[in-house]
Amino acid sequence: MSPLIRFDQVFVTAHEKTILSDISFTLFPGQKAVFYGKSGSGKSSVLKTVLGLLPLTRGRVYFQEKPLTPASVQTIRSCTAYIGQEPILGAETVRDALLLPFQFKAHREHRPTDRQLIEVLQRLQLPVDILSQNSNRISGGEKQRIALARGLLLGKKLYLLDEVTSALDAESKQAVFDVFSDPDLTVLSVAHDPEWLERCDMIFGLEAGRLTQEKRHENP
Ligand SMILES: Nc1ncnc2c1ncn2[C@@H]1O[C@H](COP(=O)(O)OP(=O)(O)OP(=O)(O)O)[C@@H](O)[C@H]1O
Repeated sequence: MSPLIRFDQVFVTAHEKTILSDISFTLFPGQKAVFYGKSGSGKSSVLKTVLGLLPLTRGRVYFQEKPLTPASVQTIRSCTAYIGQEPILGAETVRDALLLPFQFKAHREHRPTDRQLIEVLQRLQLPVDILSQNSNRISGGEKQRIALARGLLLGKKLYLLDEVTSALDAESKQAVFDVFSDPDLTVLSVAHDPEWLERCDMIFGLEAGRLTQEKRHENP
């Protein structure tokens, strides 16, 4: 099996500040990886680099063993769900937010039914009446789970997750763990939550943009 994502001695500098220094790691399909470290250590920047949002000053990022370039970044974006700390859902109601990507030609034929919307909400421990709520007025943890629900409805296989369990109660957190126990889903995440770290196969410590620790769990 070939790697899904590979960082090879990646350096990122923005506004004359070195954000990532000499980062190398490999993520295979189905693996779950987590970056942890102090605030400002560069964790979110790793996720942004995968999406081509930060330019490399040295090194290479590979997606499916092809170098990530401004031209090829669209490929990785199309199969990735990025769930930031406070996702912008981009529609007035939660229902419209969930259905938003299905307006576009690429997904029109896979528009979910009401039954499928309800199923995905239940899977994530979200109440069904959230569908009619204003998507700006739900909590941060709910927004993240709605963004996750949208990724699942779209059949995304790669998830870039920024602190998705930190705001959750035990039941909602378990629901998120259950979703990502799927061996078909690959995860690159940022987290402090010890329970999340425990469930990942690879744990990377970051300090001032450098990898300081790399730990692997044999069988998550
Ligand atoms: N586009 C940018 N231009 C300049 N500096 C940036 C840029 N993006 C990030 N930084 C800086 O890079 C460092 C790492 O930021 P990053 O958001 O990756 O940290 P983090 O570990 O995710 O922090 P937190 O846990 O607080 O979210 C910070 O000092 C930040 O100010």
